[in-house]
Amino acid sequence: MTISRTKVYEDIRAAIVDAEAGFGLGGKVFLNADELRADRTLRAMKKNELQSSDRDQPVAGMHFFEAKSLIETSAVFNALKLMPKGAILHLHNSAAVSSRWVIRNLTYRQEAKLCNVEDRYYFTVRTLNNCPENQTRPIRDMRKERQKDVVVFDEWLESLINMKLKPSRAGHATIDQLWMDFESCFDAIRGFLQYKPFFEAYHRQLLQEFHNDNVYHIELRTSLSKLFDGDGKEYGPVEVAYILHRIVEDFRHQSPTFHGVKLILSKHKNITDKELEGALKLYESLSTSFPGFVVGFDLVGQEDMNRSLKSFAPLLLQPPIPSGPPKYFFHAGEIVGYASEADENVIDAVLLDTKRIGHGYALIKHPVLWHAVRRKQIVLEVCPISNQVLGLVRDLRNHPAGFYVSQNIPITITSDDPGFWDASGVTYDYYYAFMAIAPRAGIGFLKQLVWDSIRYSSLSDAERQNITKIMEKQWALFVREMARENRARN
Ligand SMILES: O=c1[nH]cnc2c1ncn2[C@@H]1O[C@H](CO)[C@@H](O)[C@H]1O
Repeated sequence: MTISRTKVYEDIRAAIVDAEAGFGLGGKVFLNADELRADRTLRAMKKNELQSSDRDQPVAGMHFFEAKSLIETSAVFNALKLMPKGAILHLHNSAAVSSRWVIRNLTYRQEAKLCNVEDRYYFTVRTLNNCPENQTRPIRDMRKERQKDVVVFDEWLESLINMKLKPSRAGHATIDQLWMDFESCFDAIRGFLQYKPFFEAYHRQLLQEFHNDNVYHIELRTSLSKLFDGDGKEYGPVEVAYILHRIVEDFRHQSPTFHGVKLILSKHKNITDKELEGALKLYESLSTSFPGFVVGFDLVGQEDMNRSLKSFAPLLLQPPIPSGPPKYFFHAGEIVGYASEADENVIDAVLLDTKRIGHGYALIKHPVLWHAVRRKQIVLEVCPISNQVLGLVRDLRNHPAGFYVSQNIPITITSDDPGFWDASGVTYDYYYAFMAIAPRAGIGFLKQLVWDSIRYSSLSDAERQNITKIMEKQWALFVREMARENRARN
């Protein structure tokens, strides 16, 4: 008997497709009967959306600014919104809340002012050296003068803290130009977030937006810069951590399924050695005052414009604090180049024993390292929309996380600074992960992501048990809902 060459070809081909699906992230996850049914629903929705023929490319291949309203009508997006998403492990507090909320709420409060220095504008509530009296006006007064076009005025205000509304979005901005706009958003909002009543309202909203998006635990990067209140009283970093702690506890009281927040103290990479020393000492005192709440340390900012991790290595290896180095959660490899010392930040992050890598976009260019990352189970905090808005990749189907998923390198999906690009929560990022980064994956991939987000968090054993109980219940509800839809469709 002769076996046809075509048959052999087809059998081997099918075996390869199967092996690839099994090898990638989530490929070996056990699925129960309900999950298998939910998997069929999700795959059918996915196929339908990836193949819809009335556009020349699927929404998943479009830039978020153009895709957002289309994503919102997607069945997959609405399913992912319902899905309990476990923990968010990479989020900067001052860019986490939707810009729309900031405009509609904070700028309508009577203390809200706008300061104009040369051609830059800053939100504030008080006049300062850099915002003198004659250049600072109550926003209420400005709005009154624009009574006829308040909508346009508010949109202009929003453009100060929203990348979508910046001129740089119009065309061919370079990464440096995008970062200049991005940093200008942080500069613009800073004055609001230094004022205690605004800071508190903002962080309550932060928890609300993520809780509404079915997120149960947040690890928040924050500088814990000092605050002041209406009487001019100042609050230092330890007091600010206490204020945050109280807000979180109040929120948990009111929303018992929400598990909580941990803080990663983050300083900008433009600091001096002396300032880093101070920051590490501050970390030590915070982690002593708030064990289990302030859990790690990071350095942030555009990598190729600022100091490299290597330049800080001596201090980071042997910090001047008795308890030894903090737990590090370094940003590294959020970069497209291959030329500067900063391109090697991923090497330094691993050598400095980072627990996770913020982004790790450039890890794909370090073949020795990604083996080490997988072996040491250092998770990559992947922020798809952030990488797109900040110019690393235009079409997220080309995001290197596709490679990490195929190689079973652990990743977690997270949203970085959603408030500054017209997003909220993390579901939009999950949409791109599911549709653009892992187009062949089903519910096994999602299940792996969700449970890995807990696994790679800084939760203690007791906290893990607690959140696992909550998550198992919510996951089962989600799966049942998806399985029911499957019956409805058949
Ligand atoms: O994705 C990011 N990569 C690196 N740095 C970031 C990112 N998002 C925000 N920041 C940094 O955080 C500071 C405010 O805390 C910002 O100034 C910005 O430099």
